[in-house]
Amino acid sequence: MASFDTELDTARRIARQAGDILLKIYATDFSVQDKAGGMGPVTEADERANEFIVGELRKAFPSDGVVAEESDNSADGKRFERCWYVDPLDGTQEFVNRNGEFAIHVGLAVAGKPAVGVVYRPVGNKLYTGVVGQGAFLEDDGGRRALRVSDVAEPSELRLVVSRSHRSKLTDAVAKRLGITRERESGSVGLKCGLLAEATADVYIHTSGKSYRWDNCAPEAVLRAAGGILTDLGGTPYSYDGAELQNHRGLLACNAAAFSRVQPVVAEFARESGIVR
Ligand SMILES: Nc1ncnc2c1ncn2[C@@H]1O[C@H](COP(=O)(O)O)[C@@H](OP(=O)(O)O)[C@H]1O
Ligand SMILES: [Mg+2]
Repeated sequence: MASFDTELDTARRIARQAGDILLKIYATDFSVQDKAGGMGPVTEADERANEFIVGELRKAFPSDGVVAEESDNSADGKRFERCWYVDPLDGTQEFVNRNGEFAIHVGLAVAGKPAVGVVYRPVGNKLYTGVVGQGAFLEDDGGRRALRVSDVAEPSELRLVVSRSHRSKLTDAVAKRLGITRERESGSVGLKCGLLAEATADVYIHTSGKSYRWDNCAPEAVLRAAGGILTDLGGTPYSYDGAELQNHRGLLACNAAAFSRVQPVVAEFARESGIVR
């Protein structure tokens, strides 16, 4: 099995340095623009961190592809066996709202599958890492510890985590059908998957078709490395081979113990709403 030590060390360093870039801008009176195509807000922080991360990855791994949210290089996933997926600021709305719930994602997919992931939350200094098949870790001010998803299997006992800024009625309906009563909100796909990896939440449902592979590549690597599962709402894993970047069929992240009971219920609602066929 490939070790990926160099990839992980490099991604970790780059994510921390990008975190410093974000925090410097976070402390200023930054301005916010609307991205074309209804793709949400964008700030100078997204753009500066994007430029830094892409530049560093290209220097360190010149023969890999790099797909990043604020770059125009969407074909790389198709052209390269190894491709990095970068979200320089996941949770831009939370950055704008100044609640700290935003993260940097640096993920590496090999042959279309997530292999290495770093999700860094600069506010609070929490760094999640994962190498699929080789374990996930959390590094914070308390040190470094191994992560493992929860083993809660009973749907009504699951702790759900949902988007703070992009809630949906469909998620509420699925949660009701499953009998879920415990729920929390968090910004950022990566931070929500981090909460699952830490075993402080058990399931995450994202019903919009408006997220992209840079939202889920690094988070999926961390989650899978911690023993969890991430698929579309129909239960099929996304591939990171560049053929498609948009996650049209939503996202379901879950611990392994509850997945087989949760997924059919989620799929039924998703089919009724036309999100999956
Ligand atoms: N309903 C929706 N409409 C548009 N974008 C959405 C969305 N739900 C989630 N997203 C995207 O998914 C990411 C995480 O959202 P959230 O923090 O709400 O979980 C955000 O990425 P960015 O912040 O990188 O643009 C956001 O753009
Ligand atoms: Mg994002």
